[in-house]
Amino acid sequence: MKRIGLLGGTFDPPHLGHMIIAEHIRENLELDEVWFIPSHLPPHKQEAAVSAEDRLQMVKKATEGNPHFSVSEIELNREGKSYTIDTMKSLLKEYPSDEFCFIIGGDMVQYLDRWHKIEELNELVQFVGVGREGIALDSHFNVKMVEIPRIDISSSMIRQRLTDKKSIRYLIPEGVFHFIKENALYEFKP
Ligand SMILES: Nc1ncnc2c1ncn2[C@@H]1O[C@H](COP(=O)(O)OP(=O)(O)OP(=O)(O)O)[C@@H](O)[C@H]1O
Ligand SMILES: O=C(O)c1ccc[n+]([C@@H]2O[C@H](COP(=O)([O-])O)[C@@H](O)[C@H]2O)c1
Repeated sequence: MKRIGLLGGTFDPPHLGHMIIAEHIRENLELDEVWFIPSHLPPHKQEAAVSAEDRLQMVKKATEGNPHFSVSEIELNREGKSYTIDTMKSLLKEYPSDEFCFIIGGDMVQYLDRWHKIEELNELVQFVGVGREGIALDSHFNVKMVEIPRIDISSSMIRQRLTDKKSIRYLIPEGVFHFIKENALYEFKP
């Protein structure tokens, strides 16, 4: 049996906040692995600014080099909105002897009551909530709160900085920085 943390996200783009929560939750909860799950269509957000294929490549760049991290394409291979309930049902069926938890930022903890079939999902998986600056962590769902170093970076902040022609260096993993630059994503101009 393996203990696996799932970090679902739009990853538009992946940033150091994602990497730090994955690494520290893994350590704190003694998980064997963390699987990053890029969503195909985010359930509650506008469509991502770049393609699912580019987001997948960026998540691969971000996670390479950490033997505990991997990338699951389960949501990219499914049509329609990427509801977590569908993902959890498939994973539990495919890996019946493993134990999963689903990692979410504080902003998501607040929003859980609006998730698709949340009552059912709440019975299927343990949520792990991570503090995020300026967000209160309280929920009546099955959320285990974990305090790890907080980092006030978001994908929208990175996109805004790109729009404003400000530096994004060191806010995102080096490999992701080069991928954005080489492919001129988000209209990146050095
Ligand atoms: N800095 C952070 N601290 C804690 N949790 C975070 C942080 N950044 C992202 N997360 C969490 O990681 C998961 C995936 O996040 P996502 O890919 O949507 O990035 P985001 O930075 O929240 O994006 P955006 O700014 O576009 O909304 C979500 O559960 C989110 O709450
Ligand atoms: O299933 C839902 O209704 C649902 C609603 C909001 C978010 N989620 C999941 O939560 C994760 C983080 O979402 P996001 O939009 O911040 O990238 C991602 O895996 C989403 O699929 C899931």
